[in-house]
Amino acid sequence: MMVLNVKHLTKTYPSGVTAVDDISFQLEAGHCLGIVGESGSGKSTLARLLLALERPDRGEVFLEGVPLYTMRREALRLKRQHIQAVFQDPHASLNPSLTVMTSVLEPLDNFPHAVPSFLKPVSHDRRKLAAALLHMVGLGEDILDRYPHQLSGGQKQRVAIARGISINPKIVVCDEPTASLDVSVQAQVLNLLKSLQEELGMAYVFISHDLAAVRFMCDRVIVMKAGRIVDQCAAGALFKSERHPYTRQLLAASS
Ligand SMILES: Nc1ncnc2c1ncn2[C@@H]1O[C@H](COP(=O)(O)OP(=O)(O)OP(=O)(O)O)[C@@H](O)[C@H]1O
Repeated sequence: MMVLNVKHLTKTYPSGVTAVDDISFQLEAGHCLGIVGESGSGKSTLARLLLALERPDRGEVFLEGVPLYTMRREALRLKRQHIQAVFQDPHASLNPSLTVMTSVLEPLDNFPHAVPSFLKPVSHDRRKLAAALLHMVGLGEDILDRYPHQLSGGQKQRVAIARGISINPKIVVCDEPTASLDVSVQAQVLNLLKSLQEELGMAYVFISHDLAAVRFMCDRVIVMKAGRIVDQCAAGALFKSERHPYTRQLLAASS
């Protein structure tokens, strides 16, 4: 089943830069689509469009067949629960004045009917619910009452991931999810994202500079340059010599 169908997405900023220029692709349930490209190629703008944090000038995103941008506000709010995000900087995406427990439970507080089956046994108890989510991302309940500044970068990103999966979304948009982490922690977070995907069957849009991470995580890859798709292939074919010259340039820059 197709969970995401992106058609002719185009976004020009008031500065005149067309950050996303006629982008179309599809994403199947449970699959991982990589988006790569140099800095400024439009990856983050595309992520924000998919999350309906920004509106395109042209084009549409169909989430399970339903057009995202033409939905009414309340319908959009309900549909939004199926697409969650994990951003590059977990410190910026976690509210510094909220405890881990409050942050992790935020989506469930907004969508109380979206408690996934794996959390049903503990859904009557907020503390147990938050602890179960932390457990899924390899964290102990000892951090439930801590604030973001009391956590390591890796722990913060795990908390952000726990929040992202808490309502069992169909799609998670991961925008450079390991870029702000120590190299030693990056592989652990990638392994976590991959095993959660296998366990929960979510589809990922995985945006990264790290082409080895993309090959590890993804089924297919789209290569963006100046807002356009210039190459696309199976993730395993990314490192093959017959790729588009721009893709080869990215490979050379990242090795
Ligand atoms: N809010 C904004 N207002 C105006 N221009 C913007 C805005 N956000 C991004 N841009 C411009 O749009 C283009 C694409 O930026 P975007 O951040 O989407 O690229 P990116 O591929 O994610 O880059 P990076 O890898 O550095 O995060 C760039 O030229 C950028 O300067």
